[in-house]
Amino acid sequence: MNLPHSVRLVEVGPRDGLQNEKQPISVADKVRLVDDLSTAGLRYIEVGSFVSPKWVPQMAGSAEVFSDIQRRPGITYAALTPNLKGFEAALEAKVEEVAVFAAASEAFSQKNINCSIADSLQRFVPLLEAAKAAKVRVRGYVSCVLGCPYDGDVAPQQVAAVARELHAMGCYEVSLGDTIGTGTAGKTRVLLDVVSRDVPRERLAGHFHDTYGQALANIYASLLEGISVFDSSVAGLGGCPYAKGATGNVASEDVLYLLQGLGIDTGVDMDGLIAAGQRICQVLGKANGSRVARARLSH
Ligand SMILES: CC(C)(COP(=O)([O-])OP(=O)([O-])OC[C@H]1O[C@@H](n2cnc3c(N)ncnc32)[C@H](O)[C@@H]1OP(=O)([O-])[O-])[C@@H](O)C(=O)NCCC(=O)NCCSC(=O)C[C@@](C)(O)CC(=O)[O-]
Repeated sequence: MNLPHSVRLVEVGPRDGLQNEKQPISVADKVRLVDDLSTAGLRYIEVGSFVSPKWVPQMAGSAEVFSDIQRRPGITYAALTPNLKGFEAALEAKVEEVAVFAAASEAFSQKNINCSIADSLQRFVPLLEAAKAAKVRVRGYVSCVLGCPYDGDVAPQQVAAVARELHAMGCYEVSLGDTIGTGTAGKTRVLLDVVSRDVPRERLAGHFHDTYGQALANIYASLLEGISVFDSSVAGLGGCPYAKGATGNVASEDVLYLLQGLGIDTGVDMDGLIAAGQRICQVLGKANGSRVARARLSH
């Protein structure tokens, strides 16, 4: 399998990263992060989510963030929406693209969105219809594709079934989330082999958390399997509120370094990305989770 010439990086730091922070983060700091990421050349930024503030308080100001960011042409600013209510709020905030999120394990679905997998998929149908009418593209997520914090092992066939449903109902792309980062390169290849029988590889994306330090290996395995879209989080921000102990997504800087080393184009500027990550880490008062950023900043 040839490696792709270019990869689309989906920057999820402002959403997947910041949703898990305990301390309050001001709208201004969130806006600054998104604007810094735009400046660094990211072409797809997940800015926030329109979910219940009781469930994820950190995302409560997403509408304000959307109204204050400097939107640049050619960049997609997206939001997570769990139901029609969230979608309508996103439309109101002039969000251009949304994502729905399901899980491959029943227990995680209950903990994360308070319903079964089947009910969640049913809930997405009217959302996708409304999105189609409003000409808003919808991305789909499947969580726990390589393991669940509650149910343990998850069969690739279970993942394929949920991914197939999301794709069939109109999600233009399905991002496969290793929510707890337990996946390995071997398991990733098996997963992609199975899921791609139902959803074409060019419609799949990889979303790897780095809890076990396997995310870059899993991305490389995915590249070999023909995947060319990867989600990542600047400075490795985040975790998952419903997956105890899960660390953040793989750091965007580390993914960029991997891709640059393979001669794969992303359009992203490393210095700008490192600056964006370091600034938000200073705001949060936490260490930078990117090894590449730490190494570069040390000299
Ligand atoms: C889905 C619900 C709403 C169900 O929550 P529920 O309690 O079952 O919902 P409900 O319909 O019974 O409503 C309860 C209350 O929430 C309100 N509500 C209802 N919907 C909304 C909305 N859209 N926005 C704002 N408020 C909303 C609704 O109006 C009501 O308010 P009240 O009458 O109590 O004042 C809830 O479980 C929820 O918001 N969950 C979000 C969980 C979440 O955001 N998780 C993190 C993102 S997923 C993730 O990180 C994984 C991913 C994508 O990164 C991939 C990976 O790594 O695996």
